[in-house]
Amino acid sequence: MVRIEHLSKSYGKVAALKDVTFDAQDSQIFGLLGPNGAGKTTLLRTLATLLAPTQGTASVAGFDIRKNPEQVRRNIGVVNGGMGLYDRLTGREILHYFGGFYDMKRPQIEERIRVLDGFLDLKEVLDRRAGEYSTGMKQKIVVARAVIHDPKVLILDEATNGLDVVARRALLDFVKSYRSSGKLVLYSTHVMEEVEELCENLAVIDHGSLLFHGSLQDLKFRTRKPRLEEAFFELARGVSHAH
Ligand SMILES: Nc1ncnc2c1ncn2[C@@H]1O[C@H](COP(=O)(O)OP(=O)(O)OP(=O)(O)O)[C@@H](O)[C@H]1O
Repeated sequence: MVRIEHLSKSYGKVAALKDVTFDAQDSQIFGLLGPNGAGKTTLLRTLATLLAPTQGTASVAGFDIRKNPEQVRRNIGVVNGGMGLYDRLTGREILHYFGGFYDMKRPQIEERIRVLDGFLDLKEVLDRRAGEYSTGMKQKIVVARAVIHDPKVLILDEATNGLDVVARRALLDFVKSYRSSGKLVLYSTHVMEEVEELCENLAVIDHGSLLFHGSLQDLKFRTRKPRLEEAFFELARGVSHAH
């Protein structure tokens, strides 16, 4: 489970997050929806302990990002669209390298690779060097790397950007299977169809503020809009009228 409590983050004069509070329970894909510059990446990077909050705090699986950053990192995996693979390493070597960060022993990593192969079909990538991978192959290792330590929370930040339909579908299927194993997936995107397909609950942010937190159904009911895109614009319009 993830809990965000009165979280604010400023970069100098830019207030990227303003007093954001919501929580997300396990066994679901929770959507984080907002236009470019809304503050999604800032929120997720703060949650991943890569950025320090200006005010407020958050917790992952009961561990506070300020007090227990090490435990937070053990409980999350992040896929953020960046690939950053070492060209000369094979997929297997990359996964061993990352497993080592979490103090996993070699047999434990091999066992985990076997499990992940069942979900991600890693055969074509395990014994080839990353320098020879296609984008879809890279994506498989990036995802496997993010969950090598079987984290309770998986964060995806605009993770389908730049993928073709096949690679995109493979990623969405994996995300669904991760949810089925009882985990929480935080799914950040500006693509409304992905939220419609994957998420029951979501948080909508714009200009650093939380506009909505609840179920997709509730959002449509409250805005009286049957489509998420219309519901989103209705929310944003309500805010600009209030100002
Ligand atoms: N390192 C930084 N220094 C200064 N301002 C920043 C920095 N990173 C982000 N910002 C600003 O903070 C705000 C929120 O940005 P953020 O990247 O969190 O939004 P986002 O919702 O992830 O957007 P996108 O969908 O475009 O990635 C924007 O106004 C952005 O310009």
